[in-house]
Amino acid sequence: MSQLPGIEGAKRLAAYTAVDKHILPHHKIIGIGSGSTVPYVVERIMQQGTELNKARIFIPTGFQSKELIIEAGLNLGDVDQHLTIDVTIDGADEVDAQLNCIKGGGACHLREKVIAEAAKTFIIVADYRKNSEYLGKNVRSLSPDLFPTNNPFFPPLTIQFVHGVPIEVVPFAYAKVLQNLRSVLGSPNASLRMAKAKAGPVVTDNANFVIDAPFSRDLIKDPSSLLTKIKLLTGVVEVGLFCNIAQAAYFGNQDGSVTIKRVEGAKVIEESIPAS
Ligand SMILES: O=C(CO)[C@H](O)[C@H](O)COP(=O)(O)O
Repeated sequence: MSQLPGIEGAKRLAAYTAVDKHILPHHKIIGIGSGSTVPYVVERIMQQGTELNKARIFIPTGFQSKELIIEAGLNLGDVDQHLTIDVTIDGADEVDAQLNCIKGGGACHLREKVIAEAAKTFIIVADYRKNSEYLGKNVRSLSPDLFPTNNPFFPPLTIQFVHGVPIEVVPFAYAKVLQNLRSVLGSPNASLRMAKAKAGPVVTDNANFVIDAPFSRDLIKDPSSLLTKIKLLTGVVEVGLFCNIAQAAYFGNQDGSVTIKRVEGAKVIEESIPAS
């Protein structure tokens, strides 16, 4: 395999390793997730050859993965035709030591969760930045170059922020859900996700809005219970907390090795494939 530098190399490594281990010749119905790591999943599946792939049906988690499947010339299906999926592979924004995940960075988490739950095996692929001890630990850094200042008393800062839990809400109820997240569930900085190249909010593939709600370590330390509390807010469609769904996560590392966290019995074990 030719070298692909940096983060892209790490994503591809995770995706290729996961496909090689989990997309087997007898798998016929395959779920394809969303995000920037998933194209490498499709790339590796294509490398398994036309003969195997013509007998398969691929189920997308949103517009992006639908386009990926069509462009690759693979057979497109949907979960209402295929209630059971052999394997789904998807990306994640953060994965903890128990394989709980934050997803929804691409606002696709409703469909992603349906396709993940429909799968007999659900596998996460990500670069090393997503591998976390607990959810909400990973902060994203905004480079000082983005905030230049000429004032010598206030040198440019690296601004760090926690992205939070993505929550898909029906547009009609967004303000009420925001109020409840801030004042009842303890996320004072919960905010409506705004679009980058459009005035107004991000609109999901299901015509809903997305709220990003950061929670303190204390509030997110039991992600399943937080998930239940958020889901009970009227107007919430789905929460980007995926608890007890993934069987394994593959993280590509900078040094070319792959870290694997996988469920074995009642435990999650961690192992590593060294760089080749
Ligand atoms: O949940 C998702 C989209 O809703 C993505 O899978 C998640 O944001 C990871 O994306 P990437 O592979 O680009 O890091």
